Amino acid sequence: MNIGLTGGIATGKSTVARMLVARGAALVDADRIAREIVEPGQAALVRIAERFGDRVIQADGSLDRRMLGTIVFADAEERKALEAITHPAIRELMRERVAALEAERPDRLVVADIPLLYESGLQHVYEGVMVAYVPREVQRTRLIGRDGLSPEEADKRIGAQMDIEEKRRLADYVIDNSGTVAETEAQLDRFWRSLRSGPVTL
Ligand SMILES: CC(C)(COP(=O)(O)OP(=O)(O)OC[C@H]1O[C@@H](n2cnc3c(N)ncnc32)[C@H](O)[C@@H]1O)[C@@H](O)C(=O)NCCC(=O)NCCS
Ligand SMILES: Nc1ncnc2c1ncn2[C@@H]1O[C@H](COP(=O)(O)OP(=O)(O)OP(=O)(O)O)[C@@H](O)[C@H]1O
Repeated sequence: MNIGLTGGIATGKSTVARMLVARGAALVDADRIAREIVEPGQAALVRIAERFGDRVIQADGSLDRRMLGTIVFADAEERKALEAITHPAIRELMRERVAALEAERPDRLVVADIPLLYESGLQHVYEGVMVAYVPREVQRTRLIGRDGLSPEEADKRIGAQMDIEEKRRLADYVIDNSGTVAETEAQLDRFWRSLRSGPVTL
């Protein structure tokens, strides 16, 4: 049994994922896999250095994420080039890990946290899609508060993704994370109960 979990940048995917794990789900996190595949020694890092130059590599050989982020969130062409290098490897590792966790414990829910699930057309790979939703203004405020970005940088990152309202419309299950953490927990309780009381009703 699996679901894809998505949303926009800083709408609360990790927060919701943590709550699902606390209730017994297993998690596969695309952002974490995206970091693994660009560690020093990995093929993707070599290709990134070839495409974007030494300015994105730090003195210790690791990726300068802030610099690469500034480049790719300012220019859709550059972003596409980075995605062409990283996405095939991310997708393959996600697929393998979700399948392994499902095989290990078929009764357990496996959650695939994928920020770009809809943008990448992956909605049909999973049995259902949950969207962590907050309105755009809350998203912007939380993103600036968490990452210390300027309002302009925050808008560029938000603008690089499908509109959160559109994701909410497409979702099988919406978690509104604009209230308190306790209010989000209560929604997760309802979801978890519906899951346990019968077939997945996403
Ligand atoms: C550009 C990079 C180096 C910036 O690193 P940084 O540490 O600042 O951000 P981090 O990786 O933690 O991502 C934060 C959020 O940015 C958003 N984001 C990341 N990549 C993209 C993208 N290509 N398009 C739109 N939004 C993106 C996601 O919402 C993600 O949760 C990094 O995000 C990256 O390598 N992106 C390409 C891989 C990718 O597409 N990852 C997204 C999930 S598969
Ligand atoms: N209900 C809430 N009330 C107040 N703050 C919240 C709430 N949920 C999450 N936050 C805060 O908002 C920020 C974004 O949340 P979170 O990191 O879970 O989002 P995300 O969607 O996983 O982000 P990303 O796309 O960057 O991975 C964090 O600083 C988090 O602590």
